[in-house]
Amino acid sequence: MTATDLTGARTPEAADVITGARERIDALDDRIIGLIQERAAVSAVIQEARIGSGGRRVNLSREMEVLGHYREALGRPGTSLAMTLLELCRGKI
Ligand SMILES: O=C(O)C(=O)C[C@]1(C(=O)O)C=C[C@@H](O)C=C1
Repeated sequence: MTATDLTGARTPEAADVITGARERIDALDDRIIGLIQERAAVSAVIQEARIGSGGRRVNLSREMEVLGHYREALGRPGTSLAMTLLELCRGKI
């Protein structure tokens, strides 16, 4: 398999650009995954404190704020992303 085959490019020059940019994307994805894991750990601290005090795991008014934050920054797909993040951080409701 050549770099051109692997990238879908039609020239070696374009294949080089794509290969380099894919390395950056893989590095960014690793950082994003690390941040999601960090977010989940912080979220767990909050949930444990609330449950330990007799409250509920979920706080819907706060979730509305989180959804709004992502929607304002990223538009409608931001809402879907935030919903997925919330599920990763507190499980399904
Ligand atoms: O901010 C809170 O109160 C949390 O529990 C954190 C968090 C979140 O991961 O953003 C998780 C569950 C709640 O339903 C709301 C938000």
